[in-house]
Amino acid sequence: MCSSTSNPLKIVDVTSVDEKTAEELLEAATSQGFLFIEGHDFSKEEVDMLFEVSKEFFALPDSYKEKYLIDSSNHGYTNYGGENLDPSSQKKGDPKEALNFCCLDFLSGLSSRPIPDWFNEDPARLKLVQSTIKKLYGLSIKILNILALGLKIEDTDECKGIDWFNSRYLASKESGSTFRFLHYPGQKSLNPEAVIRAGAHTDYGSMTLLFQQENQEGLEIYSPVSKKWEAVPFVPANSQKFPNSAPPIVVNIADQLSYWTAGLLKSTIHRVRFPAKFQETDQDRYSIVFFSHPNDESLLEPVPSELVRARKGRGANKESTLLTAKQHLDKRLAATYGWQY
Ligand SMILES: O=C(O)CCC(=O)C(=O)O
Ligand SMILES: [Fe+2]
Repeated sequence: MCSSTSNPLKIVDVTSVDEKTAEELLEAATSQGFLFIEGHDFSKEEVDMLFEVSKEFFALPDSYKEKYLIDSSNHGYTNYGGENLDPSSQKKGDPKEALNFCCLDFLSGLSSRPIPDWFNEDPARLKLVQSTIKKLYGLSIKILNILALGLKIEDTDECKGIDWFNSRYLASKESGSTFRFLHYPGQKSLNPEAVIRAGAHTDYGSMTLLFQQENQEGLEIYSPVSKKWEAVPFVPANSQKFPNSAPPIVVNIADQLSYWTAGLLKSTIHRVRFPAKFQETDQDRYSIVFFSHPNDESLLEPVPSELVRARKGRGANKESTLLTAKQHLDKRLAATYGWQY
């Protein structure tokens, strides 16, 4: 068992898009598949305010939140137990609630689907969500560009290697990208099922960015390196190097980057547990997550890179024909929510 002070993950400074950053990022992405990034442009104040918005939203009556229940585009509110991330080993849904913003336009930071009126009632609240969505999109593209550099993606007739990911991430085109507030209510008495707050799974997009708060830990990865469950700690900001910065953001590689790289980049299995130390304090966990997806029609084909050609497998993609990003997402969502497509 990991103590709360040990950190099995690298912390990579992404201030500069250069060879050194690319090497560090690629090393983390091909080993644990999870890392922290610092040198992002989120301030402490901004992220504190976002968590405040999340807390206030989830404190609204269930009858209000349930007016915006999740739809087949993966947009809306999921009530307690409404999502099962590990249907093969859990009978009940996860003990958590969530609010998804999908069908996102990254020029405006808005969803084309209706969002709870509560956000529209306060312009500052809405503005904060919009600017966060735009910034997370920009940050995910920056990370993809650094990975393109690390993978030495080759120029093709279609685009330059450095733009290979970029060209599949056009801001106004449809994608499965999702901005999500999550709330795991505290629990004093736990039955074995409630110990798992989010069942073991890999993420469906290309990569995920996650904010969490101190004393609300619980995220664990099934490490491809140690082949054991390892706890992801809360890491405070390095205030000397980055004054006023929010803490490092958790980044994980998800299925589509694994497909694109024939499994070189690791879409690592993870889950959220209820650490025993929080049982006494009845501690809730809030996390804020951005699932970054390419445009719907992007094919999950291998990227043109010697590092990828050198691999034999096809990553997590067991299909014999290439899937598009949307086909892959629809399949995964159908299993998670029991939807039919
Ligand atoms: O809340 C967390 O820490 C993890 C959430 C997660 O893994 C997910 O929603 O895919
Ligand atoms: Fe996840």
